[in-house]
Amino acid sequence: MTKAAVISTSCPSMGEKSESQAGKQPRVRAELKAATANDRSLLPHADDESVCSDSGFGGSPAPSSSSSFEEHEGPNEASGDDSWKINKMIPHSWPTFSPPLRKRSSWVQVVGHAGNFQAGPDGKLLKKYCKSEQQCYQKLMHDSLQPFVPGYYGVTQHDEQDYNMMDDLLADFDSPCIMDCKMGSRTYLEEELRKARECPQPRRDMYEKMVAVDANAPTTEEHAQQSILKTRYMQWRETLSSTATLGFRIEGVKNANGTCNTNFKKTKGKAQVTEALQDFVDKNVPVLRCYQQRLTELRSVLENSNFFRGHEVVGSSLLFIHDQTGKVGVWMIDFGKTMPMPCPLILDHRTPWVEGNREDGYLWGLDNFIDILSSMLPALEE
Ligand SMILES: O=P(O)(O)O[C@H]1[C@H](O)[C@@H](OP(=O)(O)O)[C@H](OP(=O)(O)O)[C@@H](OP(=O)(O)O)[C@H]1O
Ligand SMILES: Nc1ncnc2c1ncn2[C@@H]1O[C@H](COP(=O)(O)OP(=O)(O)O)[C@@H](O)[C@H]1O
Repeated sequence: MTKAAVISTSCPSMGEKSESQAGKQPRVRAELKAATANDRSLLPHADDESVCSDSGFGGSPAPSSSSSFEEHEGPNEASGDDSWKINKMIPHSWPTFSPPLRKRSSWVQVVGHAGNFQAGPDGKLLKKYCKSEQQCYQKLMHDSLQPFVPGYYGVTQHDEQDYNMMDDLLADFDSPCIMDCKMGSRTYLEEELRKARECPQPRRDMYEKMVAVDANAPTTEEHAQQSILKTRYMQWRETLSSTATLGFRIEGVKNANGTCNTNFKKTKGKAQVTEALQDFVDKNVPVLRCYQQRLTELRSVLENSNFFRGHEVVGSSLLFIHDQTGKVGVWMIDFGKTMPMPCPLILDHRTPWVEGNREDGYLWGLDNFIDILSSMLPALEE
């Protein structure tokens, strides 16, 4: 599977192109796991290797990359050993051999659910099975969006748990900087709203997450109940951040030195978002230009994608990755809440959402994202 979305800062306008769920665990909000493709035990290491926290740069211990980001080696593709080949349709048992080692890679989970991922063979990543995500990836492998999503290799099984197997997008990068941005103006499905009305299930953990950010956010009644609906929490998160005003939000960043920041819940205004993006690219103009070009390219592909027009894309992220060698890439990830529209309904992804139209604001958000990156360039180029 080609990872066509990896480019170098000396491309495309400047030259060469290089190749390169919630069942429901707590959110990682920052977890470091070094992918050990040859480690057949595949034990998650969320607890012992956590580097990121909601307290951000200032508040949390931030181990250096050398101490925290161990590099591990993977199985040998060149050996011709094909025991890792996965049937794309049928769940497989986990192989028990230890193939020779091939490449050095490391993996970092910036945000998302703890325990959702495992290292796979040969630069692959395993994400806990989610049927709707599988269906999306299967369709995406035959869509014009294919270069903008991780390669998908079907379902595999380990310890009676099914996983979707995909490319580890970090595999070809060297100590990468990573940013996860959640796209769209709505972060919950219409279906979730309907269910919440029909059978409300207030959650204490949602209340606690809300209070941790703003003790005054819950209503008097919510304080009394010490629990809130997930949709209420999600809507509050949207208005607290830039989701409601810009159609995307920064979820988390991992910097080259190994520090992580997931303290973006209140990053809302254009100025705040711009500042965070400037920090992420470290004011590196070629990197910024590559991201801007890549998003412009993605927009044009999205506007013509059969998959995209026929799906409500909610809670999906763009993963931005660059490193010191000049490699830059952007991919769409997380299709757990991407749902097909009933035929022949389609979405334009820009029309504002009103309940029933299922619009997600994805392209509106991408327009704003591109505008912000474009507006950053002249000042940095001076
Ligand atoms: O980011 P914070 O504020 O912690 O809130 C999270 C995110 O919105 C998750 O969405 P995503 O995975 O898209 O980032 C969502 O998972 P879902 O994807 O299941 O909606 C979590 O719901 P629960 O997992 O139900 O807690 C919710 O608690
Ligand atoms: N294919 C991938 N390659 C590399 N990193 C990934 C990949 N998919 C996910 N990640 C990492 O895991 C994080 C969470 O991914 P996501 O799919 O959103 O999980 P969840 O469904 O648990 O929210 C991302 O922010 C990113 O750091």
